[in-house]
Amino acid sequence: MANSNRPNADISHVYRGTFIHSTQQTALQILEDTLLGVDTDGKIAFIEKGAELNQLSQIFGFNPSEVTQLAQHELFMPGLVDTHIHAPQYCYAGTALDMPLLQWLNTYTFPVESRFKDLEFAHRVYTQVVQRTLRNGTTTACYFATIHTDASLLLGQIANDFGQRALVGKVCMDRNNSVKHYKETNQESQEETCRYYLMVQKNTKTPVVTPRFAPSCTGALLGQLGAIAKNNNLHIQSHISENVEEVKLVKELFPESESYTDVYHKYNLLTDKTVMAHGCYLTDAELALFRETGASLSHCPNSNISLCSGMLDVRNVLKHKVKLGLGTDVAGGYSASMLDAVRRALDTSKVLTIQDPEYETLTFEEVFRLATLGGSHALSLDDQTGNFEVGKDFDALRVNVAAAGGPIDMIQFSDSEAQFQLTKDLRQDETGLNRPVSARLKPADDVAATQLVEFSEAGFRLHLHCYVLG
Ligand SMILES: O=c1[nH]c(=O)c2nc[nH]c2[nH]1
Ligand SMILES: [Zn+2]
Repeated sequence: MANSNRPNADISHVYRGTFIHSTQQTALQILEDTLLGVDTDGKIAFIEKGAELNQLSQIFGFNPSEVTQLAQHELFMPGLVDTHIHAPQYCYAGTALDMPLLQWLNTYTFPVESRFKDLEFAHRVYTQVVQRTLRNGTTTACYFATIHTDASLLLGQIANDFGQRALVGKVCMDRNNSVKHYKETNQESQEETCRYYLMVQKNTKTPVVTPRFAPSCTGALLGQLGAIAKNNNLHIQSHISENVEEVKLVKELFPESESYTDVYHKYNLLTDKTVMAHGCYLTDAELALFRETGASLSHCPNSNISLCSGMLDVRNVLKHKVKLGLGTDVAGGYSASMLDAVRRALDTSKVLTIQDPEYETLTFEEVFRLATLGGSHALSLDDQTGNFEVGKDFDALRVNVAAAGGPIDMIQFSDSEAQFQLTKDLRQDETGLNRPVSARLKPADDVAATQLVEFSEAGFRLHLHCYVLG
């Protein structure tokens, strides 16, 4: 039995069944017939083999008859972590994807975001985006709001009320000439950022310093935001190197900087609590700077393709040991589902392999890790969530892959049919086609990947469990 268990914990729930999650060493670990105990603070007190039931019940003082047994087709996985999503843009998700980034921002995004001054409108949209992302299995989300402080506070409040772990940023931008009323002065931006983070911290929540991106901020504002973040040890989020035209614009606006990354670095905006979205055009030297500073990247493949921005070479990011999570980037990305982000990340990786057959395609296990543990690292929340380690919050999705009306058909094979299938994929002794899908996730093949990424789309019964927030 692992000695990391916490025998003094008061146990409130014990679950028995299949758990799947990622660790640093293993992209996808499947733990069958496993017992997981949750303490009264919602933290994982133990995770052990089912055979240890009697011993565990004595150590932790629970009654074995009170253990919740998962059904045959159920499993637990960690809650999904969306490392980059624009809450106000949810109101036009799935539309307006006919322009590249800079024109898209000026034509659609800024006019829409300017409407969030209206708190009633903000309340409606923010309630919907939080409910939708939770239904899609996102238990942790790192949100951009708008420049409006009170509406940004409202978003945090709504997420909290629904039980979603939310990092929310009030957007800062003192440079924008396309929509005149959607801009702050330098002083407003600074003062409102301070008001915002103090209010959020008063509620023991996590504020995020959020310069929109270098082109919409003066150097002076970037410097002030860097100082606010540094002096108060705050999270930071922004965008970087998403599209070629944007990279060129940054060179023109900040001619004294060596690179786009250098702009943020110079203003103290690259720290181990920074997450930057996109990064499609970062050079190896820039990735090295990310690694050095501990800053992370959010890979937003749907948005990258939908706005024809570019394709992130995830393999190269991982090679540079830069922390990396996945983001939906609604509404540049048209889907608010992290399972969609998983699919698009795999698609992008396969396109890179089509372009260069030597390119090592990401496996679905690796992408699963990016959507869970990777995201929690990227947001510096890996001490709280991301996988089923003792001491972390029990932040989990209870998935029933055989729920009536769901998108997966459970096909039963006879022995001879199973034999045929098994011979084809050469994993006879592991595949066990007559076993539950949760057990069949073991082989690393695309059939299993499809099942894994399909299971919680609309129609599936998906319980969100115990995303205990501080
Ligand atoms: O995809 C994006 N969405 C945005 O809202 C944005 N703002 C700056 N850069 C951006 N990229
Ligand atoms: Zn974005």
